[in-house]
Amino acid sequence: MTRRVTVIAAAIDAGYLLLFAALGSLPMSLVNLASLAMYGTAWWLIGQRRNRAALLLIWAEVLLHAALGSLLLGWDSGFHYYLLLFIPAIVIANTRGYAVPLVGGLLVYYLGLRAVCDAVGALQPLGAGATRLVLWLHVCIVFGMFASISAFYRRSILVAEQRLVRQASSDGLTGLANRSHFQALAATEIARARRHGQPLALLIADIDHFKAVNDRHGHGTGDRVLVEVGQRLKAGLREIDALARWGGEEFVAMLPDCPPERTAQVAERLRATVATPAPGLPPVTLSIGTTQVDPAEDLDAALRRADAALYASKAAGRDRVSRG
Ligand SMILES: Nc1nc2c(ncn2[C@@H]2O[C@H](COP(=O)(O)OP(=O)(O)OP(=O)(O)O)[C@@H](O)[C@H]2O)c(=O)[nH]1
Repeated sequence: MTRRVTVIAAAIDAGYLLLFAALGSLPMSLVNLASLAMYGTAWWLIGQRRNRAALLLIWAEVLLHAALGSLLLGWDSGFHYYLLLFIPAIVIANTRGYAVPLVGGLLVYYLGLRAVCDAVGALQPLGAGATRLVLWLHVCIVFGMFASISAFYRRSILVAEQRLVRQASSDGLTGLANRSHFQALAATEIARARRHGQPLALLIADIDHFKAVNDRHGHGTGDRVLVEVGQRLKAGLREIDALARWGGEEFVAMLPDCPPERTAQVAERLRATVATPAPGLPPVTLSIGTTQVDPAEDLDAALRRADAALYASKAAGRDRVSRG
């Protein structure tokens, strides 16, 4: 982002350099030449990962350019408008509590510049028409810059918002839905199944002897196994199925429009896919409990039945599917 700012600012300054050369203002041409050099240096500094130094240089450029432009061509040339661009940058981006003193300092600088301009007048004035042209150009550019700054911050807020929503509804390790998000999805599916009279299946899967995986191969490998199992379960289900990490080494899935015989097939397929060893990971198996959700019951009641079926799979020797 900062690098793009240096390029855009340098392009604007190059345009002004040509304009002031055409208007015959040598001092302002030199000011723009110096600005180009500063933006070039800032661009180079960013390439060296010295972002802080680059940012300070950009600040210095804007402060100096606004001051020199106002002093040479007069306050009415509108160079001071660029100083206002600092306000959103300071207030929104400043995270260390320096916003108030920085905006205060900027205000003092702005009013001080105005006072000096009033006292000394334009040192190298252009004609009235040329000054108005410069003013209008400044106003147009500052409008454009405010619009892009606002768009940039709006985008940043949207991205942060989406990240928060994702974090609140998904499991940090596997990326699957978390328990509370699943509960919300399940409630919707149960209501839908009730309305349309469609069969709805619930499935609970638990990795067998997962404690032994952690103990033998370490927690990191255990985590990778959880991710792999999550991915395989997801790949084995349809888009419309809801899958979540229920907690620890346990996963749940809700399968809309899924009659009992199909539920058994899907569960068996999931069991088989997890039982196929993954390269570089210890082999694991899944015990699964399934049940059909009665439209008149809630998720907890169905979960209790699926859990009892899972327990039956564990008790019968694991790596199998039981129906509850
Ligand atoms: N690596 C890893 N381990 C986890 C995580 N969450 C839970 N566990 C482990 O999962 C293990 C679950 O162990 P148990 O409840 O005894 O179950 P199990 O060893 O799978 O035995 P059975 O379920 O009876 O087959 C515990 O050792 C937990 O520490 C996690 O996020 N990462």
